[in-house]
Amino acid sequence: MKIAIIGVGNLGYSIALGIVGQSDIDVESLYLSKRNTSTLSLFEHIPNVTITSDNLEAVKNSNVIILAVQPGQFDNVVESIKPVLDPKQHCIVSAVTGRNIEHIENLIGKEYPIIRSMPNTAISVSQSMTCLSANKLGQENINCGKQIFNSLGKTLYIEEDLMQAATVICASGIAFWMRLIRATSQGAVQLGFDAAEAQELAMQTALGAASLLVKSETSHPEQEIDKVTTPMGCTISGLNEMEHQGMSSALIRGLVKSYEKINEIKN
Ligand SMILES: NC(=O)C1=CN([C@@H]2O[C@H](COP(=O)(O)OP(=O)(O)OC[C@H]3O[C@@H](n4cnc5c(N)ncnc54)[C@H](O)[C@@H]3O)[C@@H](O)[C@H]2O)C=CC1
Ligand SMILES: O=C(O)[C@@H]1CCC=N1
Repeated sequence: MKIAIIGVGNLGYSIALGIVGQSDIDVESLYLSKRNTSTLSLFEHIPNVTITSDNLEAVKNSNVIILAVQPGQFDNVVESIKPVLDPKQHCIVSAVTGRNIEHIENLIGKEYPIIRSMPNTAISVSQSMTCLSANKLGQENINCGKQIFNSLGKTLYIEEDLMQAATVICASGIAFWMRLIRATSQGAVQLGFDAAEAQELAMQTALGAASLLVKSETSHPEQEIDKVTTPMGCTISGLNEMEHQGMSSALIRGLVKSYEKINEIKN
């Protein structure tokens, strides 16, 4: 696979880290293209990685083009690479929020496989939850996207009209979970642990909770909660207080607010 990442900011950088750190797919070459390449020094001496500020060079030498620029930069970037795009050579994988497949087809034509992807920054450690949708040719070539993203976490193929919701739950979700972990650390410090210990306890407990659900596929969160809540014990006291304070409600309302905001971004 010859991959180009166009736009190597927060997300593009995370994807690049994930790709160079995995061994499941054979990456013949990886082009990293952004305007100011000084932030990419980490990748300088990695075999098969080329750092460039020339998008056209990156596109010409690759067959999977991952677009990871901001929505406002997207149209100009796509227009600028269009002269070197070739439907026989290129599969387009966009990770850009709010630019749907129809919009991309209107820019470059329908003859390209186009895969819309929504990864998250945990792709840098091969733990992304990536949602995918595609046009007709993209569906026929979906393996090009699945191969990359399955090697860097999990994928779920979705109808495109769920992409905004997937962005909130999975991409923004990293920030939401980070804040829950941070709040747990703050509580642990108040209860006597130093900051480093507090974070370790919070991180590993969050990982343990998620792993319980991932590894026992029939399990529901409430079944696991039932196993922890001793009658009249400390867990149920804490949990009920959190719910009296609106924990689940705050989270759900935050997700809905985030969804309302993302829908303000015009395609
Ligand atoms: N940050 C995140 O966690 C996620 C972001 N996304 C989406 O990914 C896209 C990128 O987001 P971020 O990485 O956060 O933004 P960012 O602003 O950190 O990165 C954008 C990158 O594109 C580069 N760029 C701008 N114009 C360019 C051009 N003409 N040629 C080449 N590179 C150019 C910029 O220098 C920058 O490095 C956005 O559309 C965002 O909605 C999607 C999922 C998660
Ligand atoms: O916050 C945002 O709007 C973007 C989309 C998902 C992650 N970052």
